[in-house]
Amino acid sequence: MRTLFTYIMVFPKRSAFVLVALLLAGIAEALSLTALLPLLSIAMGEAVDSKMDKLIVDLLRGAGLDPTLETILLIIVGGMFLKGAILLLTNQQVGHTVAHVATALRLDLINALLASRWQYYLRQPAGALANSIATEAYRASMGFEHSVNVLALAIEALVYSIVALLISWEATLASLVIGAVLLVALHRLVRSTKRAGTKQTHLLRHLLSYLADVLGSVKSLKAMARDNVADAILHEQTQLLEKATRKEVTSRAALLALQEPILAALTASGLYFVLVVWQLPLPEVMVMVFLLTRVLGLLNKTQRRYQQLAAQESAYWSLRNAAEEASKEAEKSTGTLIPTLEQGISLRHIAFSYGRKPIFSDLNLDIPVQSFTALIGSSGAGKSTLLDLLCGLAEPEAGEILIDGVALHHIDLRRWRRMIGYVSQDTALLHDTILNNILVGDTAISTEDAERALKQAGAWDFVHALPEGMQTVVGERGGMLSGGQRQRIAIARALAHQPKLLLLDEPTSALDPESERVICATLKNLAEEFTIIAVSHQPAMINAANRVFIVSNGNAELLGDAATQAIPTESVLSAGDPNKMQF
Ligand SMILES: Nc1ncnc2c1ncn2[C@@H]1O[C@H](COP(=O)(O)OP(=O)(O)OP(=O)(O)O)[C@@H](O)[C@H]1O
Repeated sequence: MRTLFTYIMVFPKRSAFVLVALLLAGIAEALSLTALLPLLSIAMGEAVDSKMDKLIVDLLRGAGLDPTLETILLIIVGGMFLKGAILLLTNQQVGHTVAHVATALRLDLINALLASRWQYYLRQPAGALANSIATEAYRASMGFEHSVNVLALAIEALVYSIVALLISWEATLASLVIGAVLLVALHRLVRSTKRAGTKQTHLLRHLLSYLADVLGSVKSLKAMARDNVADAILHEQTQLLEKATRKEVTSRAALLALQEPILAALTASGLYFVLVVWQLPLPEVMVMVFLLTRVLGLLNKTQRRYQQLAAQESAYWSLRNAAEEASKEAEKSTGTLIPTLEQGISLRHIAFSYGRKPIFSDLNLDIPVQSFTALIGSSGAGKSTLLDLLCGLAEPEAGEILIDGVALHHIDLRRWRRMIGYVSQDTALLHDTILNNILVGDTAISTEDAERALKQAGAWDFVHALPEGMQTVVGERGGMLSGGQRQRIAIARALAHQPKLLLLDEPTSALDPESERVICATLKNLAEEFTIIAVSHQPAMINAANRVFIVSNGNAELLGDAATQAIPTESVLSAGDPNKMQF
């Protein structure tokens, strides 16, 4: 019930429209059926004597119509057409609303996740997210459809009950009491469906998180003939999922199977009472039996829909909880100042740790504009973390990051990030065209910007030589391009929005010496225009840079500045423990 009302609170306008339409549909149908009563009386040549007969005849006369057989037949048919038209509109609205609900839930989660703190985002399994967006959003939107139907059927049942009450309140009340007993008795099956649905939601989330991980490393597992381990675990989870699905199906089938015979028994006993015990006239009994079987039938249908809602509702809550949790972890940007990068960046007494693991204790660093800084250091020293601090993805516990002398926490973070071009350690291109890989949906970037960026990144020659140029599809994760080409497309993507600062996390680590040489030369050229900070273990990159810092023991030490002294490549190469250095 909570889910049903929550849906209505979350989507009030659409729910209200659908409910009003359904109510009209119910009334239209009820009116056309009550017209059966005088119809039968007239058809059997009996006098119009019941209250309902009189009411309908008076209403017709009031509207200037004669209660003839033809008029009544026309009213019945007209009512049915009206109901059909209203139902068409209603179903259309439900269909649109279901699609809207799924989209709204998906967007809520995606937006909340994208706006969350980076450290929180990192903890979210990609498979669970894919599951939420695909499976849970679909199931949750179906839950909305079931909710509206539960309400619609309940309203219809109510309309029929009111009409039946006007004909015989004793028989109607007796039937409603029996109906209520039936609903309560079969509620166990609804509860069991709900449990099975919750289990499915949990298992699907787990299974898809695991599956995404396995698929990500399937090549190495296959190469070592260890994919059967993944197989075994996936097998166990799919078995559990199958069990939960079977339970849900069984409870649904049981509800359907038990409702029908019980309804038949109730109808038979009702008939016996009205015909034999109360001895009501046959035409009234016929209409009443029809109405009461409809009321009980509608109650049964309501319960079946409610059972379907119970099976899906956990998906809605899972999705909503994930979005709410992500919203609570939203990134806080308190700064409002518009950033500039005319002088440089300074880090002062920065302290940072991941939980209890200290990374920086007293980090001090100066980066002038239009310089090419290389950050080196042993694996795990904190080089990538330093880049995260610079773009505000990680927040220092102490100290300050100054951009042209202004503390980063006073600066509008989004505007600052728009000044950054970032190339990550593990560039995965989208399975799309080169152009779309550069634009990535940013409407502020034009095709001309993309072309300029490709030229700046030294990628234009090879892109231009391709038969389809920028419209060439790069394949899954950019697999149809060489490593060096992929990396240059990634650099072009980072340059497309005309940043001032380029942050590169090991951009040449996966490249052959020739591709690396080309990229280093490109970066050296770019450094005349941009400020570049590159994390690298590669000697070629260190040679291309004009300043080199070694990150170790929670600090960064300047090893060489080409502007004032030669960079001692030998000492760079031997700095730190050579076993830990990855040159
Ligand atoms: N999100 C995180 N949560 C907890 N610990 C983390 C997180 N990210 C990194 N670390 C840890 O912080 C340390 C520094 O990581 P970082 O990625 O900055 O190192 P790095 O110098 O770039 O290493 P590499 O050269 O291997 O890429 C590592 O020990 C790493 O395990």
